[in-house]
Amino acid sequence: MSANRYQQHFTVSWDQLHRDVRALCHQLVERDFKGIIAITRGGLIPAALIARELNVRLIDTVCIKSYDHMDQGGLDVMKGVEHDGDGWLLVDDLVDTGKTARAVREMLPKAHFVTVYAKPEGRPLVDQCLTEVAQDCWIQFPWDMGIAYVEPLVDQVRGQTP
Ligand SMILES: O=P(O)(O)OC[C@H]1O[C@H](OP(=O)(O)OP(=O)(O)O)[C@H](O)[C@@H]1O
Ligand code: HPA
Ligand SMILES: [Mg+2]
Repeated sequence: MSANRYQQHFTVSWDQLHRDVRALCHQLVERDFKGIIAITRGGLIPAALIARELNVRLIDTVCIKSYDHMDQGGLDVMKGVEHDGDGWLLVDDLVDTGKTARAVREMLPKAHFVTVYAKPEGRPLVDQCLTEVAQDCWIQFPWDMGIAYVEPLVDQVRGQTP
């Protein structure tokens, strides 16, 4: 599948991401987890922030790749985990089509699975998420962006005078 299916953008700043992850933690704070499993790479930063809020020190990874930027390819699982996830918190940044989530759920059927963001096709596969966005919306994460100079509006609209 290709980038054409995304008609909108939802840009998430570092600050927004931090606030969203902390809000998600409010839904998790009463539970005890043996540890956290981050789905790399997107799940790593939310997992680190959640670990800090819930005071969890034991962190493992499932290493899996599905997208090359906006283009979805086959699933490539580079590292799994040798248990069924019972008592563990499983974390990813988002669920989109649910392809990644479905594969990880099969590996870790007993884990409590959370994402910060979710699109409708993938939402049923996670136990909890914070924010739902439209299926045709590309979520632009802060680690994929940089701060750049923006030309003043008057110059953008009228062009530079010689
Ligand atoms: O629900 P899906 O359609 O499967 O898409 C969601 C997955 O895609 C992204 O990972 P990606 O494969 O791009 O790798 P990355 O986390 O290393 O960026 C994202 O971090 C999720 O893991
Ligand atoms: O909307 C998205 N944003 C970033 N990475 C992704 N991987 C699948 N969907 C997305
Ligand atoms: Mg990912």
